[in-house]
Amino acid sequence: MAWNRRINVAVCTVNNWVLDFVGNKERILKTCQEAYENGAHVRLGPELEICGYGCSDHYFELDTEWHSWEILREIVEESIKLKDMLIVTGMPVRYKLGLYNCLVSVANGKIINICPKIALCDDDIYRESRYFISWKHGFKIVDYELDPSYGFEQKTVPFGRTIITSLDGVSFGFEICEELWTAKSPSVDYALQGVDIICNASGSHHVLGKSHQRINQLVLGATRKLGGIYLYSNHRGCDGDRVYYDGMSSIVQNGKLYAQINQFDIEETCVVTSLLDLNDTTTFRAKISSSCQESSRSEMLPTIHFDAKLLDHSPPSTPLAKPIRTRQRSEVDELCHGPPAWLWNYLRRSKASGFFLPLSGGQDSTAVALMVRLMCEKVTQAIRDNPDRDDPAYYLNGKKVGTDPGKLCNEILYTCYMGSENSSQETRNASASLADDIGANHSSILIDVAVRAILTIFETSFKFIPSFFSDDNREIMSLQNVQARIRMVLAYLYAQASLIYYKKPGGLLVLGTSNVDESLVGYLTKYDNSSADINPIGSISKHDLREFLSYVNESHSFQHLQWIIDSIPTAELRPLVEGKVVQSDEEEIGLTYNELSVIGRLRRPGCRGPYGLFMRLITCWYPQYTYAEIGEKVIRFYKRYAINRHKATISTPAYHANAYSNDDHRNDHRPFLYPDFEYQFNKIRKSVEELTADEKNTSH
Ligand SMILES: Nc1ncnc2c1ncn2[C@@H]1O[C@H](COP(=O)(O)OP(=O)(O)OC[C@H]2O[C@@H]([n+]3cccc(C(=O)O)c3)[C@H](O)[C@@H]2O)[C@@H](O)[C@H]1O
Ligand SMILES: Nc1ncnc2c1ncn2[C@@H]1O[C@H](COP(=O)(O)OP(=O)(O)OP(=O)(O)O)[C@@H](O)[C@H]1O
Ligand SMILES: NC(=O)CC[C@H](N)C(=O)O
Repeated sequence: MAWNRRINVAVCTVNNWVLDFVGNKERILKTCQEAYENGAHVRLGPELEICGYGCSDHYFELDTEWHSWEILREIVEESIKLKDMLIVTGMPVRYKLGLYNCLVSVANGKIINICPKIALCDDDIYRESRYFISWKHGFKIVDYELDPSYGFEQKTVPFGRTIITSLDGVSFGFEICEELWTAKSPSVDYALQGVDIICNASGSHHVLGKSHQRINQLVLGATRKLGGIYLYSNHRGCDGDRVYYDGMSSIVQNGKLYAQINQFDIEETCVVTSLLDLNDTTTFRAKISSSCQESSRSEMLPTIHFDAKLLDHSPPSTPLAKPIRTRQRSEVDELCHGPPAWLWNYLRRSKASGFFLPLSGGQDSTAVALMVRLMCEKVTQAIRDNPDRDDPAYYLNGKKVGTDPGKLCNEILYTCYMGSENSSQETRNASASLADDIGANHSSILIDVAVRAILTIFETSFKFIPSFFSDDNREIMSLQNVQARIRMVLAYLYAQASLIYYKKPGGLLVLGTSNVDESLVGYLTKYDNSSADINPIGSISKHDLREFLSYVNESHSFQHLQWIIDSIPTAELRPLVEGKVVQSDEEEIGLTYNELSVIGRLRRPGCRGPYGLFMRLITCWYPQYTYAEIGEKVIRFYKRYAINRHKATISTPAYHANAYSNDDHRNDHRPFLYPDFEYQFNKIRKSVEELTADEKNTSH
């Protein structure tokens, strides 16, 4: 072994966007160039970066393949200028009948290898096997004939799983995202064969707390046991969907972290490099004699040699990279960064001029307003931190953003208190005060005239006006729902036309404010303010939102926030009694929000139906509640859920932050017309009787 086996490696994060072929190419080439200028000889990008990860059913269109090949050809051409740099990129490739999710390695104007994914991801919001075939031939390679019409100089490329080795003896193996998460990761086979560097290209979205597993257990864990350099590259941004890819591309060797890209930064591209010594891997591995024995037994893998010299030849005294600590945020801190980063991404790419938010002074709309404020802080902070950098993420509709978060908030956030005769002075004040604190552009209106006008139209047909004092609950409900729906009509009017008054171009995106818990039990009016353009809190429970509010309150001195945190959630849709609010969400639902949060998690991801939920809840809530009370709560929840599931089919697209999200469109696939669950409920009732009888017997 020569003393000099140092190599400079780079991973990057690109904010790529589905089907934005030109933008994606520019971001890929920009990171290649930056890596090269920083002395790197390997540049790894994220999964399917050429077409964007989340193309979904666009993978059925041949156009997606054609354009990916066209862009790949341009990358191959550019690679001639980046002499002796291995570029690893991702795109879909069709072989025989099926489409494969592939990594493509390129160096010095040649495609070295096309590596198809073995373990597809179908969990959570992923549906990879809907579009892709998994490679079932293990470590085998075949000749892939390139379509001559794309103009590559070579005629064929090795397609399949292999080791690739440079002229100066640096060997590489590949893992594609889920292959790191699956039971039998290919990196084990590669490591046992002594492969120097594993490249993992990933499309991994943010879910609260997931980054801990990803970086600490998996990426670091992969090399803690078997040694080697592990390069991990992930997307950043919304990619055109409800999910947010949270970057964190990392460079790891022998269980230690050497470089990591920040999880929620906003820039379009980011590159980090590290100079590492491959001999450290040899020593690390040699010290684990059981692995050396295992290596001798392990399967030989095919190897392809490619024409590039990758080792570093800077002076021997050049310092190597030093290990760093992982930057791990708490879940509540992630809430302060993920949804705000997603909002900025979405706003810029939608080309809208800002947001419109009906701000009630309640906890939900306050949480949304704060997320916009945190977004403004994030963007202006990035600009302050990087005065010499010019990044497309620092611009909104062609104009560079300033460095004052309050000013930015005032330019882009329009809040409105839409009071009625049922609104309290307290929420009106809280709404105005919060808007003032965060710098939003606030107005306050009354909606009673519109409510009366609509009821008068109804009266012309049916000769009566519904009353809150009727014995018929339909009258009471219709009076509540008409208020909520008028707010929605007004929100869209204000979003569309209010910037005309301010002599500003464009329109505003309407922000939705419903949380998972109220959505699960349908405690919202269908097509009211819950029907908005996007919703940053739609996959978050009230419990988690309250933690978020308290967390923000600790770091910001907002005058009314504590009052809002302490307030009792109310829809303020029923008449006040002696000027006071008498309606309470929790009383009307019959469950507290904390109880709903527990139940929501047990429903999903816990996968408990009514009886399973009851049997699990008694292990948590008994004896605080009796068996009968727990049974009642489960039945109440599932009754409301079954009646109202149809509302989830029209819920506003929401930032996907949790596995407990009830998003009917992409995440929580369930029917929306349910039977009455009588069979399940009777089982619960029977168990309650038996358990209560047992309880009495044992206490005698
Ligand atoms: N299986 C099914 N499939 C499809 N649609 C179905 C359906 N069952 C009923 N529907 C339809 O759903 C509609 C009834 O739903 P909807 O109009 O929402 O009315 P509804 O669910 O009856 O009432 C709204 C609930 O939300 C509460 N609320 C109201 C307003 C605001 C807030 C708040 O938190 O701010 C809360 C209110 O106290 C009440 O409990 C009707 O049009 C009905 O025909
Ligand atoms: N008086 C109001 N002015 C403006 N918007 C309102 C008003 N009342 C309700 N809304 C809108 O309807 C949404 C639903 O009301 P809801 O009562 O569920 O939420 P909230 O008031 O924000 O929070 P909480 O549920 O904690 O009271 C609000 O988030 C808000 O966007
Ligand atoms: N694209 C993928 O294969 C995703 C895999 C993995 N389960 C993740 O969430 O990161």
